Amino acid sequence: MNASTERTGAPLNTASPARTRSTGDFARVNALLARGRTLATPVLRAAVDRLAPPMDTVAAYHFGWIDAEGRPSDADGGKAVRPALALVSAEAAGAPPETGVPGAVAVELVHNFSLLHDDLMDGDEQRRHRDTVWKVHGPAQAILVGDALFALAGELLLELGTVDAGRATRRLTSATRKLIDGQAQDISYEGRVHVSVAECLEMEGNKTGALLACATSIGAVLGGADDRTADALEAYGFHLGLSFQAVDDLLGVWGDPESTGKQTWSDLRQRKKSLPVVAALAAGGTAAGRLGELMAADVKKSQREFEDFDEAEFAARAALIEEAGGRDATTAIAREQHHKALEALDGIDMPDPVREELVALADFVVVRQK
Ligand SMILES: CC(C)=CCC/C(C)=C/CC/C(C)=C/COP(=O)(O)OP(=O)(O)O
Repeated sequence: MNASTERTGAPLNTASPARTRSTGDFARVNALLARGRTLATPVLRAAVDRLAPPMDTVAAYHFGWIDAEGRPSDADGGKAVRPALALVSAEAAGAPPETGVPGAVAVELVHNFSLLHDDLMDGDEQRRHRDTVWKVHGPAQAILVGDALFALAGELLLELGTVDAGRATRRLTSATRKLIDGQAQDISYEGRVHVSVAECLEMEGNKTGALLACATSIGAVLGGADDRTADALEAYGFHLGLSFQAVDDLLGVWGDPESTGKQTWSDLRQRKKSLPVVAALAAGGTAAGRLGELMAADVKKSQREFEDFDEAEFAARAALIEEAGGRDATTAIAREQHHKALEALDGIDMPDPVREELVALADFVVVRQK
């Protein structure tokens, strides 16, 4: 994919920390994402090959290596942001990027486990421009393959058999538990009328921040970093994760399906209490009041009734969210968390080119359109 600056979801914060400045170097981002895919994919494919049929085929479909009929394909397998972060973090610890590969693959496996289950829980029919796994292969396969990817992640790390692999595995299991906590919080919020911005940020820190924090810290640990450096990179990854999720929330309401590969209004269809929604409701005023009334009625409806809404109903909610300031508030949060991520890098000594790579990846996360 191409990192694009054409239509900026959350423009970059110009007031970067002193030592770690934004550069907007998206050619570098594309090279880092491509390197992550090149180094991680063979290990990912070998891991998937360990699965018993038909799970190996189902997983290969999910990763875009085959189509629904089993023919070879090079469909979109995801941006591979987490592998790229893990490899650069290994470099930040002074090691070659290859050192981070098992961590990069383990985190990508956990990420994809969560997507498989999330699509099923949300009833989402489209991901990465294609039908979701549960839609093509059924719910049982989506659950089993998700579980299997999670198990493979632990297996890959523990097979390294080193002390650092043990440290990395602890970070991965702890992040996975937080990811599950976050998902449980997210789903419980769908049925609530009032969710505060603080609750939403806590949920998003668990659901998304923890795994990006794991990608960076696990790459650093496998690169031989001490705990102080790994923790600083973890802080960078965590804030980057919050920024990433804030942008995801913007795309979940206003994203272009051509870019996102998902349905229009994807978060509104699911009644998600995402940041734009909770920030709009918290703002007060006429638009927030009207939105609150609609959402109070929405939570009483069944998902089927809700799915029967026509597009105008979702458009009306999106307009009220925007009018109440939910879009601007979420953009501000994305920028604030991007700033905090760069601040966390200020405390780490690393070669300038590696610092620039981490900055470029952070910049990309804020302006991405998919
Ligand atoms: C336990 C459980 C079911 C948890 C679900 C947690 C969950 C779905 C969190 C959302 C994280 C997120 C922003 C995914 C998109 O990542 P991306 O844009 O990097 O996706 P890509 O790999 O397609 O590029």
